Amino acid sequence: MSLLHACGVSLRRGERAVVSAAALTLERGRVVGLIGPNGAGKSTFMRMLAGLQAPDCGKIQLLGRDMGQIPPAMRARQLAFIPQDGGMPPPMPVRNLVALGRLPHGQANMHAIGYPAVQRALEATGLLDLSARPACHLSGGERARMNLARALATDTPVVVADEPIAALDPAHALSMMQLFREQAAQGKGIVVVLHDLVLATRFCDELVLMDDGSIIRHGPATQVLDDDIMHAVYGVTVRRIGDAVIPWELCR
Ligand SMILES: Nc1ncnc2c1ncn2[C@@H]1O[C@H](COP(=O)(O)OP(=O)(O)OP(=O)(O)O)[C@@H](O)[C@H]1O
Repeated sequence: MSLLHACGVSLRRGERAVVSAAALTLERGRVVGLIGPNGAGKSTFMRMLAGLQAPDCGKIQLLGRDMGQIPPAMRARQLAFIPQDGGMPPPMPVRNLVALGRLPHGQANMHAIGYPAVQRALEATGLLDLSARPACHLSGGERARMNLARALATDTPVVVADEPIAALDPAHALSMMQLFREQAAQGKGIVVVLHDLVLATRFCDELVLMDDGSIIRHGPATQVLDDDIMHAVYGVTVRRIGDAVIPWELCR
């Protein structure tokens, strides 16, 4: 049974088909990268995969069960969603905010602070030194790590992360991608939206390329990111270092 399975998923906004017949399958142990240009429909598709937005049509199953039939509290124990922009957090200490990740498991915040998964999440994201600081005082990159820590603290089999490394410096971006790989090695599944195609190629088992609401390719990075598609979809020419494509020049 797949962790997450979507097929024929579509959503209209007004006259516009924002997502059209999108499909994605996530198996245990896999990191799937969702890529595509701005406005392609990635965040919209991710919100549907996370159960936060019902599609107009199509099927989404989480652990073999129709998403719409899963009570929100149960869904929160099975899938953690990291939004693209978590907004400004409240002025509570970072450790309390990360401990909110235990709420779906019924653990009260003061008790959850000492819970091993919370400590592990703070440590894995390099937030131990910042754990007493008000969350609203964190920088953008620190907030991104805190949002990941809260998701890790929930300890769900599925993590759906929308551009989690967009605000991170190179070292923290690498360690977050490494963390996703480690989570996958423990049998979890990760879907992650990325614009960094080098890291996507290096850390994802599979890439799903979206353009104008449709998934136009999926598979290993070497098959998805050829020169023609980079030209057609992103409007760039590329250089290659090994398997990785480096966006290099705008097409004229
Ligand atoms: N409520 C809405 N009404 C009209 N259009 C919308 C609405 N919500 C989203 N869209 C449009 O749908 C398209 C897809 O948006 P989405 O946020 O899913 O793109 P994305 O691939 O995540 O982009 P980015 O890489 O910039 O984050 C965009 O063109 C957006 O303007």
